[in-house]
Amino acid sequence: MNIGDPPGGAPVIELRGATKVFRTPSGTDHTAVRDLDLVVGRGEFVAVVGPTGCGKSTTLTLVSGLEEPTEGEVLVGGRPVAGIPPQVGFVFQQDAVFPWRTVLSNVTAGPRFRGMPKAEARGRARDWLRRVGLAAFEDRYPHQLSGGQRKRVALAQTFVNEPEILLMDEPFSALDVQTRALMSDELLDLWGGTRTGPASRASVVFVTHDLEEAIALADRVVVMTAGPATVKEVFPVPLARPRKVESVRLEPRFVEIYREIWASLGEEVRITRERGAGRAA
Ligand SMILES: Nc1ncnc2c1ncn2[C@@H]1O[C@H](COP(=O)(O)OP(=O)(O)OP(=O)(O)O)[C@@H](O)[C@H]1O
Repeated sequence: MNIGDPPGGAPVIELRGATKVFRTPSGTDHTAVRDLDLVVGRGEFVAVVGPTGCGKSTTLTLVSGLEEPTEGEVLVGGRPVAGIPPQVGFVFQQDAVFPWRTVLSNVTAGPRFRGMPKAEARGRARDWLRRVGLAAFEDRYPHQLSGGQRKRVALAQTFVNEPEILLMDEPFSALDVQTRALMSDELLDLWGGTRTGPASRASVVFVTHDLEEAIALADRVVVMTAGPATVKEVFPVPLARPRKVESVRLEPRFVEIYREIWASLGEEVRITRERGAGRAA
């Protein structure tokens, strides 16, 4: 197995032999993640791909502290995770916006919750709304926005807290293809330090079903096995930054990397499909 050490520096996230067994409602044990080793370095963007239901989301819940490993260790900043670490930000497929609050109030909520004075929190929130192109929408309510705009609110809501670690679980999968590409560029721009400075770059773990999205965004792509998930292989993505997802996809090197990773991932997808067919028979 290739653990795939991050380039330089102490790891920000480290899973050592992490295993997660769930007790199902019928009382049997279900192993979602098995003996998983993964290391993410400071400022690194790691994408995790794997067949459906293999255990990708469970891996994120272990890093987030929402679940504890049954065996093994999960370290954030060199320490075992205990509860939800304050330096972690999340973006999920479902929008985590408060429907009864305006856009500005939604983005102000995090810093206020962390004890920032109101005027300062509003100032920061406005700054992030400007960065995501929603300055003119601060008085709107979430239902008055498009799906892409709501996702921008979610990004502003997350980045305003200046997370050191960003956990993203298929954040753009509910969006149409064009909006999805725009949001990927937006994310790279926000993360990449073109607006915030490289020192504040977060370490990202981005779970996706979409291998193209994974390659376009990440420094490394982690391929998971068919469930229970463990790391099968880790592939570096040696494509220059800054990247624009629509153009990077057309580069010959991108296509080569895609083929190489698909040879590994496709096998796990096939195993998962065959298991499903077996069950249905
Ligand atoms: N709380 C739970 N109790 C019991 N089983 C669970 C629980 N959470 C997840 N599982 C099971 O663990 C396995 C892995 O689930 P997980 O959501 O991590 O997969 P995934 O790779 O993220 O799936 P998808 O790609 O479909 O989003 C699945 O078989 C799921 O049914």
